[in-house]
Amino acid sequence: MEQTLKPLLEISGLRTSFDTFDGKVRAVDGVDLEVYAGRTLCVVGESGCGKSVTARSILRLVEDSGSIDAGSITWHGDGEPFDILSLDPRGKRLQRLRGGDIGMIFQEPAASLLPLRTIGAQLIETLRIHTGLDKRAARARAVELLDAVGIPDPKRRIDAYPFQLSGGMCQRAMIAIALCANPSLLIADEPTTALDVTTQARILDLLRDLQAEHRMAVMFITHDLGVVAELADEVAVMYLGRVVERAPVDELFADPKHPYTKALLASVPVLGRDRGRDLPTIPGTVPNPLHRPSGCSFHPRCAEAVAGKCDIDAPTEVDFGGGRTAECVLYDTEGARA
Ligand SMILES: Nc1ncnc2c1ncn2[C@@H]1O[C@H](COP(=O)(O)OP(=O)(O)OP(=O)(O)O)[C@@H](O)[C@H]1O
Repeated sequence: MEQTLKPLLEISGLRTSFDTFDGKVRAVDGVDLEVYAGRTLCVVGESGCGKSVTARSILRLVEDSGSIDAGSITWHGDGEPFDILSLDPRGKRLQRLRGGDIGMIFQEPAASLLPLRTIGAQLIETLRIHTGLDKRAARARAVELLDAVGIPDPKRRIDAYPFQLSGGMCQRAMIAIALCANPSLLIADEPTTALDVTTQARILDLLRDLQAEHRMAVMFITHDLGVVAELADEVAVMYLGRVVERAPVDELFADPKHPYTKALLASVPVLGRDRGRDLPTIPGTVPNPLHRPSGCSFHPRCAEAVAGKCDIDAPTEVDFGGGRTAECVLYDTEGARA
């Protein structure tokens, strides 16, 4: 990892919670992350670990029942760095950040495409807000963008409604909208999960090409370790609202430190090795954040848990150097197995 570089986005001690009938759900519980220009950070973990809430917190898009309780999210784009959390929620700067400096794509195009407006109308409106182009120029640019994301016959498709396009095409249209203001950072929350593998591979190729062209930073949220291996420069593994391991991608796969990362990697088939073999799965499920286990919250599912230690001691971050950290009580502060 380029440790000496200044990050583009720096999340520190982020806590986001939701008020529910059963109590306060601490969905994100002290997350630290950095994203660098031109690089891809993959955030990985099972369902419910807090990946999406972390992403939505960056753009202050948490639901009304949610609140960002602590931490800072520093944006180091052009100009003076500032804490996104200190921006006026209805102010111009936050508006410029959303869809301008930071583009976002979601798992479901329906989450960001309006069903009753054509793809072109949505693209042109976003272009006009963020780039100041007039209507004619924005339409010409919209056609170019649809072409760039691989939508065939863009001059005709620009007037299509989302329901007239396939899932993959809608996903591409959403990427075009997210990229139209040339964002410095693209946040992609499981953008290919709902697609077939061929379309998924095409979209990933497209993102890689666009990233190389624009030196854009990408924060890619997924539970698919195959996608991580293909796309990531750095990886953050999340469990129950916390980042439990961070590492450059090759090192994470070659030498995972946290037992949770080891278990995730063990559950992925390896071509040639695992034919006809039952793959291990991680026992149990991610606990409800309302009922957090004592000590290390992974200990009830951990193959390496030590009774009297992991169920009691809350882990703190161990720094292994070279951009590698893990939160596990089985290591001492020097990174050696305790
Ligand atoms: N609006 C909400 N109200 C109450 N709890 C919520 C809300 N949104 C998320 N949560 C809870 O916050 C936790 C983290 O959710 P989040 O969606 O970030 O997980 P995730 O890792 O992105 O999972 P997935 O891969 O399924 O999207 C979960 O326990 C979830 O139930």
